[in-house]
Amino acid sequence: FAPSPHTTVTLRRIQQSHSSTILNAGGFEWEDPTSDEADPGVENPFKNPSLLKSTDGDDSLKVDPARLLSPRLRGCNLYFIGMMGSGKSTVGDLVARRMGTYNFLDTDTILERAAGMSIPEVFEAEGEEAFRVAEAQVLDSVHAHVRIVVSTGGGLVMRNQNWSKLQTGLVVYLKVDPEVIMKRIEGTDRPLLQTDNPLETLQKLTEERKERYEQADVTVEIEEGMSVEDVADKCVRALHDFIDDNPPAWKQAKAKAAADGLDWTCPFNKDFYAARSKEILETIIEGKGCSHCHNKDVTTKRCTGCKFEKYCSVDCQKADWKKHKPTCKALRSATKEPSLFCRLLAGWDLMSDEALVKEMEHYSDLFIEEVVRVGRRSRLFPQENSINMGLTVICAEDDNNTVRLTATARFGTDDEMTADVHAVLFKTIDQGEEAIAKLYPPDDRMMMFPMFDPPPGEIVDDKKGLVVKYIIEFIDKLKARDIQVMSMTCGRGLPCLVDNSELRDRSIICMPG
Ligand SMILES: Nc1ncnc2c1ncn2[C@@H]1O[C@H](COP(=O)(O)OP(=O)(O)O)[C@@H](O)[C@H]1O
Ligand SMILES: O=C(O)C1=C[C@@H](OP(=O)(O)O)[C@@H](O)[C@H](O)C1
Repeated sequence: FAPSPHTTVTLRRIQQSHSSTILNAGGFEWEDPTSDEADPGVENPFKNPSLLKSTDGDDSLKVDPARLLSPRLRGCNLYFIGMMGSGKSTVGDLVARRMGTYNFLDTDTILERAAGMSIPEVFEAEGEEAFRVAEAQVLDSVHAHVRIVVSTGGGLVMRNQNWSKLQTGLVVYLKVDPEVIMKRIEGTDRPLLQTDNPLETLQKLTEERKERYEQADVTVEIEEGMSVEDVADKCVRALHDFIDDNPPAWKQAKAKAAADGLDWTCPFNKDFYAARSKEILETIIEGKGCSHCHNKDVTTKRCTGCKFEKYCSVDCQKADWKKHKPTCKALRSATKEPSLFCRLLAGWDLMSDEALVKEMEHYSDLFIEEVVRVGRRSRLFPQENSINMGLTVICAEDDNNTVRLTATARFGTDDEMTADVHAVLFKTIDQGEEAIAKLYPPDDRMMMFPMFDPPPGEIVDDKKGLVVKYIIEFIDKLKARDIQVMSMTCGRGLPCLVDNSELRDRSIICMPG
């Protein structure tokens, strides 16, 4: 889309802004999303109408508030949901064009092009189930992109695997009475309405889907007589308000720190973590008991290789060697004296679910409900068919040590499972970030590390591509959400992933776990 002539100085200022870069310990540059320069600094134009005025002194030039949505959304996708005929395609397209830097996509249109048939023809030839499968595939291919406005088919939200994918963007529900919709689409060929009483069918479907639709981030109620432009205006305004009400956690923390006269650059330190969860930290670091038989009432000796893993006997050490070998190697290559960072990673298995849950309570109730649940469920997956994926929040750091909080979940190779885990992790990021921000104002170095921990042993060749695909998809989504991704840790699967050029292209370095 060509930029509209309404682009004024406000926007030029945004385009010119340079993000500050910091050379981190890994030795490459990364953008600091919390720096003043990187912040587009665009406010809600409905609360500050002067933003809508041209700064060229020409009163006839007005800035479209939709244009100011783009910098505020920073790549985050918009998904329009609602009943057929609610206006998702018409309004979504208009909103995207007005935003200027977003593209519009319609899942039905993509499906029709891919199938070489119209939607009614697909229903006719293949049936609804086949249509739903294809629809989910379309969403799969679409949702990894950024800067898009997507109009979804009316029934798409009903599948959990689809719904969770929408959570990586903002979901806008166009709420229109069935009677109003009926007037719009009466006589069209929408397959689900080919019944004796289409209005009744529409009402019934609306009732069935209502609960899901109403979970949208933004609900836009549409009265009869509102034009497409009116609806688009209402959506834009509701989105600006939503962004106001849900600022990034770091922004809140920064403002709070400034208001309290706090030094915002104060570093995280391990006392913070230790004070909160001494017991757990001790379990991880001291790792009471034998790493193999887990017997606690024994004296142990550390593995001389990594100086981390502990065994009560040579027999236990030998029995554990096959499992421990890759970790041992990674620990040794990481540093002569394994840092807390490495120990925490390697010590992950020492944590019981109960301890994990207790720890996570500080961060996210959701974690307990969902990550642990998903984690448990995922244990049913055969080992070679799954990979652990986690997010790590650096919550304490000094020169030698890094203390981190990791939320992890295993995901299988089926799409439903992956979508579930992605959605849960994203929710966890939000809640974790929020909770941490409340406890401690983030400084420049607070960051999220996606962590991928392939199962012990080599990942079989034909799964490597898949693993890399998941990782890349996830990283792209994190970046679209403004989350700093500067490196990832790969546990035992490091050797098979570290050379992947696609990861290197994304400036991702792998750290041994
Ligand atoms: N606010 C509106 N007022 C009147 N007609 C509308 C409005 N929004 C959409 N329409 C019309 O309703 C029909 C269905 O809209 P569409 O965008 O295709 O809905 P969906 O994508 O949700 O199925 C189209 O003919 C469209 O022009
Ligand atoms: O509500 C539904 O189940 C459907 C809505 C349609 O999309 P629109 O909502 O874009 O019309 C289309 O995907 C298909 O006919 C099924």
